[in-house]
Amino acid sequence: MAGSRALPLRVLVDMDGVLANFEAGVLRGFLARYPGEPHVELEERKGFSVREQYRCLREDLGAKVASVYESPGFFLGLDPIPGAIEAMQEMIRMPDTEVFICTSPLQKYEYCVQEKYKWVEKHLGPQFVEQLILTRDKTIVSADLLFDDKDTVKGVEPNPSWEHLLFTCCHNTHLELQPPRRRLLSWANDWRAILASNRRE
Ligand SMILES: Cc1cn([C@H]2C[C@H](O)[C@@H](COP(=O)(O)O)O2)c(=O)[nH]c1=O
Ligand SMILES: [Mg+2]
Repeated sequence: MAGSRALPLRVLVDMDGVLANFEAGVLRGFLARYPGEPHVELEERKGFSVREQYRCLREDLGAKVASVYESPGFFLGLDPIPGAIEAMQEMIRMPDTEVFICTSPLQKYEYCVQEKYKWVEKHLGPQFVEQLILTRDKTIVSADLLFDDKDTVKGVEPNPSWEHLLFTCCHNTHLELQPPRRRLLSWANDWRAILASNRRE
């Protein structure tokens, strides 16, 4: 339509499992701290909670795996997910696009909160720190899209404004999504087409 203008598309990108490789960091830390203890290979991960899966393996392993991701240095030391940094740098430069990182801190937040800020500064630069949202409830954040590896993102708002794109991670690969739910398999896949499909005039 003549004179119409695209509204900015607001995109939320989750951090653990989407930008930062939480699962690989947990396994690496667990093997280093508890060599010889049973562990869960990434191919065997099922369900969002790594703590719960380790607890099912053996009761005491739940607390042991939690001690890994609750340790100082854990979140800052996470490797980026392949392609994530490049995708974020491209996305933030796209016209009519607002990009925010939306991440939930641990309940035991002592190191996690500060290290999430530091991770963003280290890998994406200080300007991206301005885009960081920390919340335990993503449903109250208003946006068009949310890329998140958690299969069910729930909170106080029953009808969040965003479409949840499930970002594929080892713990959710076995899930079959019911239409119209969509996945992004990796940052090598066509995230640009997903953004384009959600733009409104
Ligand atoms: C037990 C458990 C916890 N987490 C944590 C790690 C993060 O603090 C949040 C998820 O953060 P996101 O940026 O919203 O992805 O929960 C986890 O990811 N997996 C676990 O098993
Ligand atoms: Mg996540």
